[in-house]
Amino acid sequence: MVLSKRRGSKLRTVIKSNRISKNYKGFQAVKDVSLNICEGEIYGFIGLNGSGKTTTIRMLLGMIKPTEGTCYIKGKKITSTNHRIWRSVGHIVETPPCYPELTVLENLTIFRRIRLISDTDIVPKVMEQLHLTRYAQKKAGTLSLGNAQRLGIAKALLHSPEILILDEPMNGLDPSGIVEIRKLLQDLAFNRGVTILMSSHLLSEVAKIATKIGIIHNGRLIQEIESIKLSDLLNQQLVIDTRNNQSAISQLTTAGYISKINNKGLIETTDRRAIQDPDKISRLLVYKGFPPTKLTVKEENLESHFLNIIERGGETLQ
Ligand SMILES: Nc1ncnc2c1ncn2[C@@H]1O[C@H](COP(=O)(O)OP(=O)(O)OP(=O)(O)O)[C@@H](O)[C@H]1O
Repeated sequence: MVLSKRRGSKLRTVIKSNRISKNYKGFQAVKDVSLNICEGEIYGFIGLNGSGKTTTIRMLLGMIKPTEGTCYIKGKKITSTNHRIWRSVGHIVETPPCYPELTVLENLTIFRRIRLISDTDIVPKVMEQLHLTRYAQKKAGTLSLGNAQRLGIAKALLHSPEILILDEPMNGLDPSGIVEIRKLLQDLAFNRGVTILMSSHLLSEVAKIATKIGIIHNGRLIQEIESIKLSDLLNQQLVIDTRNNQSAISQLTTAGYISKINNKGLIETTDRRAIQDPDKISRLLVYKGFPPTKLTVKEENLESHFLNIIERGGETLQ
């Protein structure tokens, strides 16, 4: 169980990139990206279109060679000859490839054989896990995008890998499909110790599932956030409304709470004492004759945090 390992002092790094860069004919798609992803971690890799997620993932999977830097899986350097590494890795990159004229069952059977897996029960088991059983006889080329994505994930899971590297695994899934895949990935990471690197545009999904988040912008890894520290990092505000906000704000200022009137005419404060104890603010305003008609703590979400740091040009990590 990874949860118990997590309490231990040091977890093993299983996916690592050491200052990798990729140039395409003078265009630098990825610049100096260092990742250290530990066992059992779900690393959410987020960035705008063209920010370098897929290029980084392709380098980690040995599909393209970094112009500079080195990638490692379980401590082993990724080279064109080191094939053993891939026994422990399952992956999907962009739209997962399949044989479009063959059925879902035939596709998975072929991939099982390619992986030299003798256990024939694994295909029905993985189809069941990914809710693909009823599509077993359907040609893969006729699947909806969401079901093609499930087929890709099923293929990636066939050999029970210790590491999953998934480029946009939620792509094309409907809301219930997203929840299913989230639960599946969480089960794999938390109960079976699988290490997951997943890129996604769905920031709220990443915030729900990832144990660590990396933000890539213009090819650079500009911020890494431990999920448990996410709420400390996201800005919070206490928003207050009274029948006389100008007078109420003077009372707050006199009491030492720095506040302002926002563009909706409401009082806003980022004072941590106020955010942590809104009841105290309420009591103060009632006592001064301006009882609040609204008192809410608003938290910035990952999406607005992401857009804020992108707008500021990003705080470079390295
Ligand atoms: N083979 C290539 N030749 C030239 N430029 C490329 C090549 N592959 C990617 N790029 C460029 O590198 C940059 C990063 O692309 P990449 O696909 O890694 O971004 P991404 O973050 O995965 O984007 P998206 O979310 O849209 O998939 C883009 O500007 C892209 O056009």
